[in-house]
Amino acid sequence: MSERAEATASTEKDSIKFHFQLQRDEFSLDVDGSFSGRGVTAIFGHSGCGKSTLLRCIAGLEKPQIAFFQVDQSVWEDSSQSTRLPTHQRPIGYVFQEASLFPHLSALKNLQYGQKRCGQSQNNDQLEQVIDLLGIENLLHRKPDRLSGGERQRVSIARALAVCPQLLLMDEPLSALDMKRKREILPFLERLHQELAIPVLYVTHSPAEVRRLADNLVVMDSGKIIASGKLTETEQYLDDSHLF
Ligand SMILES: Nc1ncnc2c1ncn2[C@@H]1O[C@H](COP(=O)(O)OP(=O)(O)OP(=O)(O)O)[C@@H](O)[C@H]1O
Repeated sequence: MSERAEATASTEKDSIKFHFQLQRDEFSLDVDGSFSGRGVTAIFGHSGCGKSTLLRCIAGLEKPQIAFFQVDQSVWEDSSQSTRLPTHQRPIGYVFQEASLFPHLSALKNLQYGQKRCGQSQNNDQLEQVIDLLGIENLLHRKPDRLSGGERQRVSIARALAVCPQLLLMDEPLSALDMKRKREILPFLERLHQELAIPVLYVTHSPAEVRRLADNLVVMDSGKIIASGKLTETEQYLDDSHLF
């Protein structure tokens, strides 16, 4: 068994459990299942199938009619018990398509803003590790408007990690970048994958990104999950993606 597969198998008991039902005018989300507690799980499906809505439910940014979300033994939301951790108390890092940095703060100050939510004593060591991992040492004193799109996104990922998240949510983090910038940033995402133990939910349209980064795959269609499992067992959905 490969190192990655072993890691996935050994933490299956820690998997992340979810159940959401959300009704909008012309769309309903109805998902029930679990994610691996380790590695990268790609959430894949055509435009409008509900990938971002699922991440927003997990982050507590939506109010589904039915909601259950549990990480390890910790229940973040259970509508049957009226339990609901507000977004700002959920230990998540969230990376969006477009870098969402404070324009008036330097990259370092943006990271320190995230770090304040971390609240652990080894804070600075962890921040240094994140800075090193994303290769942004020489960008720290620049403000966002003096960074390239790829550099800004690397700082955004670092800020998401600076909060010491238990779960990293990435919503098409490369889709606003051109091919050159994508190529520049992918190796850093691979490093994150290899060196961090934080589970990542990674929304994408790109079969190439899934193949390069993911251990597990969740395939969505019309607000439902139509396949889920290890990438090695579900990869055929990437090739058939033009069919649904
Ligand atoms: N705030 C909103 N109010 C009403 N409908 C919405 C809202 N946000 C999204 N929707 C609708 O909900 C559905 C799911 O949207 P969602 O953004 O989750 O899809 P997606 O799979 O992430 O799409 P994409 O890949 O294009 O980003 C779509 O039909 C969309 O039009």
